[in-house]
Amino acid sequence: MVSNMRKLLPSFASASSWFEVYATFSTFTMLLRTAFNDLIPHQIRSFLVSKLEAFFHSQPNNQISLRINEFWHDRYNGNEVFLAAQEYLPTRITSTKFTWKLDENSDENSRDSWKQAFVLTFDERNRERVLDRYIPHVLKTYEAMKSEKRILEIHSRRSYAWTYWELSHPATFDTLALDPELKQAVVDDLDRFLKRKEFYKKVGKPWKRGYLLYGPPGTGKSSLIAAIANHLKFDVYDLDLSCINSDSDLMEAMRDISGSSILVFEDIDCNKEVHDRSKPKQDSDIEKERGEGSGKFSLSNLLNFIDGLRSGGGEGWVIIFTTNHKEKIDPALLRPGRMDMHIHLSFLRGRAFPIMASNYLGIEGHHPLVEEIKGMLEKTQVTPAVVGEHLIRNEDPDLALEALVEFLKQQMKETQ
Ligand SMILES: Nc1ncnc2c1ncn2[C@@H]1O[C@H](COP(=O)(O)OP(=O)(O)OP(=O)(O)O)[C@@H](O)[C@H]1O
Repeated sequence: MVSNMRKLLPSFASASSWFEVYATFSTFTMLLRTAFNDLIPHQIRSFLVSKLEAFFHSQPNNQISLRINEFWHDRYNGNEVFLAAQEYLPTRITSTKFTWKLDENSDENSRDSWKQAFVLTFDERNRERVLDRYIPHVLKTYEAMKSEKRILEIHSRRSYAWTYWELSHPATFDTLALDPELKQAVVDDLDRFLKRKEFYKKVGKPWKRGYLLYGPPGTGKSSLIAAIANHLKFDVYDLDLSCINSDSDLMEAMRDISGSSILVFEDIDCNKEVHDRSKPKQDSDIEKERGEGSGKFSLSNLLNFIDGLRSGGGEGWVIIFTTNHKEKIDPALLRPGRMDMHIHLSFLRGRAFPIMASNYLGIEGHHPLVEEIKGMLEKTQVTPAVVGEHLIRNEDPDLALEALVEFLKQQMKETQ
């Protein structure tokens, strides 16, 4: 990496900032993350600082400026330092040592109108201090604020880049209509995972846990993922494997994911690379699995990735596969260590209905219609999503429940 930097630096003699130069290297996210974790070896940090001196703006009175763009090379690659500064600044009274300014592009017609940056100005004598301590401190404060304020993010990769926004899904384990014992088992497993961070370290295992969520559509797989994220306070990375065209695509997607995250592979059965290999297959499929001459990622590479996830800096990983067809998936993907807990989400059963009655209609405690519906749900196959749709149609709790009773009667007739 350092030798690459040596080669590239001279060609950026007029680049406006350290961060802009930094962004031109494909490894910048790794570097940034490492910087954030205070793990950059001191020699490399000093090297970067000394080599990049030329890229600061010179100002009168020995002041220099550091420009922190909102995005890296395109609008799909957000800069975490910018986000950190944005959250951090309102909490600080203007310092006499450092001046922050938001530099917005006011020309709406310009091609670059989406570009904005924070410009940090400080005495040039503080240059090393800013890079070595101040920026990492801003990032750390931001991380602490995120977990305190529970600003969770959901990142989604539908093409060649991750996009992200705030995870505002309200689902929690209190609002999920699940069988109470299953719910308790999941919560206990998550809490054990959270508590055992040191244990994983001691036995030399990466701090990670895998969950397979399977069941028909509308049974709460996405809601459960949101509840897990809200419980653990982990960000979510949702990777659509149909957009992954090669092993290197897969590696690139993975490289940009930070720890303390939930990595979601939705509808995993939609990818034939992960189908059960016990079925006879063609030579070309075998080649695919080896990742040779294939346009798609290989199962072996996905397995290697999952097995090789390391928890740097004590950060944990939760990997979630969702599927409507568990039977289609290669058992190699599902074994403990990869998918530690298989969670079956199914049709709404009576015991879970009071949670929906409470969420949607505010009904707590005994209600004769709730009791009647509980009994009916034991004899029908209706998803929580369908029940939710019925409950939301009527503001009056009694009318809503009566309408649901009618609907369930109809369902029971049809299935007899
Ligand atoms: N177990 C549940 N408890 C509470 N609400 C639920 C549950 N399952 C589904 N819902 C409601 O139904 C809607 C759809 O659920 P969700 O998207 O979580 O299902 P899913 O299994 O992920 O569906 P799909 O496979 O189609 O993506 C949600 O808005 C949620 O409010």
